[in-house]
Amino acid sequence: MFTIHNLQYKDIVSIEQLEIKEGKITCLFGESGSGKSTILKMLNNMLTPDHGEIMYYNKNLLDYSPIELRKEVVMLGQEPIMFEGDIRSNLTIGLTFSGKDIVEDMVLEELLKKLQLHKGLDEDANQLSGGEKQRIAFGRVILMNANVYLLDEPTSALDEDTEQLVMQYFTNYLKEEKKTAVLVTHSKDVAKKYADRIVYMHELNDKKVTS
Ligand SMILES: Nc1ncnc2c1ncn2[C@@H]1O[C@H](COP(=O)(O)OP(=O)(O)OP(=O)(O)O)[C@@H](O)[C@H]1O
Repeated sequence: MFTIHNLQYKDIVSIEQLEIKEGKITCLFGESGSGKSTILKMLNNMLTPDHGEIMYYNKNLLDYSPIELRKEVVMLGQEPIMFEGDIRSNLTIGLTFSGKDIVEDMVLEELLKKLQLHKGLDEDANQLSGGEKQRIAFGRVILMNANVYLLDEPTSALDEDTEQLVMQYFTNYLKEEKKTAVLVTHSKDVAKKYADRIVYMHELNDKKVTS
């Protein structure tokens, strides 16, 4: 699905060859500052490599319209962004921005349950705790029904039990719908449990990873 070839970004990321397979969960694992978020941003066309290329379905990523690309390759950044307003509008704002149909309250309520959030849709999103905001931002991205999910530590603020339940739900969804995900995590447990493949950053930058 994504094929990376001879990629260089500053002195941060250097990848000789890497393929990210469709329908699989690929986990980027490695120390802080090793370039994981930088790779996610390049896969979403938010950053452009200095050298080399990223192909998406055999076409250079740079040849896609960023707006169209980001409808099917969605990104969840490390910091959950909350907009003014209630939980409902914070969940559906991605759909609004991208011109997709808004979903019914019943669907949103079901999603909140799956995310272990026992909150009402009318509640103020800015009053939520850090871990709750993180799950709203995660839910917002899940609702996009995208082809590819780029997730930067989506459960870092959650306690272990909640993290497991949320990841279990999300990875089941990915498998059932045959979606693709690239997941950055600092949790060895999450990587081992949910990834189809773990890419270790030190090996990647040492150019030992080839496929
Ligand atoms: N646009 C940029 N220009 C210069 N340096 C940058 C840029 N973006 C990131 N960096 C640096 O590149 C390195 C890798 O950053 P990145 O955020 O990709 O790491 P990471 O592996 O995701 O880290 P963490 O696990 O802490 O989130 C860091 O040292 C960061 O300061």
